[in-house]
Amino acid sequence: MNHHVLTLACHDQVGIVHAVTGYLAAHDCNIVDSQQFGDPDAARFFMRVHFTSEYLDNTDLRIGFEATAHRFAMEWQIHDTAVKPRAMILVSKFGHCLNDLLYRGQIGALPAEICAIVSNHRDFESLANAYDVPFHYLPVSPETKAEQEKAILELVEAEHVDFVVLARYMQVLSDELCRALSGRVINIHHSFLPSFKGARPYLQAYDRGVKVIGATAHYVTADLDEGPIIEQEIARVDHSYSPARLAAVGRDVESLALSRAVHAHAEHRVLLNGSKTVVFR
Ligand SMILES: Nc1nc2c(c(=O)[nH]1)N[C@@H](CN(C=O)c1ccc(C(=O)N[C@@H](CCC(=O)O)C(=O)O)cc1)CN2
Repeated sequence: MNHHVLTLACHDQVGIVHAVTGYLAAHDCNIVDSQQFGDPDAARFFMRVHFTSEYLDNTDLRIGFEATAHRFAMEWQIHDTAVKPRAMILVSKFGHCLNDLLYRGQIGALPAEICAIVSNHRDFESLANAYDVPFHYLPVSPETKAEQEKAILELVEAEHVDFVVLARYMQVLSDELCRALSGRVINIHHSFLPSFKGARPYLQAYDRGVKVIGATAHYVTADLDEGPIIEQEIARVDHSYSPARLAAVGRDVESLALSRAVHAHAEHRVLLNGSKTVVFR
């Protein structure tokens, strides 16, 4: 019995669910879980269906679904859940999110395969080796940025990477790279966006005297820290927290927000809705 996940988005109208479930029933597919959402402001409809198919493989299902998708002008995909998406992780000098994802991957708690680690520093080469994940040292400076980003894209192609995770990668990706990987790059920003954008958010939080700090996992766009939010996490703090202690609490919050976002993305639970997301839990 093969398990598949259908995701779709289209203009909201009568009959979408009926058409989708009718197609699945007509092809002897059994629905395991189905979630949908109609956005009244965008007049857009979003759906995720987890189903089993005894007779048809993923290719047959996709070919068969074409006509229904065309009728509603859907953006859609049917994923075979036996195929784990391949993730490439980029990191700079802070390794807590990388370490968390590697451990979750090792114990089978991450529905993705970490196929490569890229860094502009060598700090986590030994950690990558310990987890037997290929490590790629790609230093960067303002002068070599275009060349370095070309090497990143070539690695994405060569390793058949499905999505990229910026696990505290402290370089701003160019517009070109963002366009080339649109909807496929997840970043962890170490603040509760939209508060404290840019670099040094914990110092900003300390100076502001906040009582709650947070972290935000979002898709990367050319506009720094403005991408569609996937997941956020928070922790309570108080006046006694130094900037260093805020950063220490922040490491746990960042790791949790990022791992949840990666998990949801890898299970095809996150659909883009303009500058926002729909996340089916
Ligand atoms: N195109 C985008 N690229 C990146 C984003 C993004 O939202 N869009 N997020 C960052 C991560 N980040 C905050 O979450 C961040 C990283 C780096 C900087 C920054 O100012 N970097 C300096 C260099 C710093 C250094 O060399 O240590 C710079 O690039 O000039 C701000 C925010 C990841 N990329």
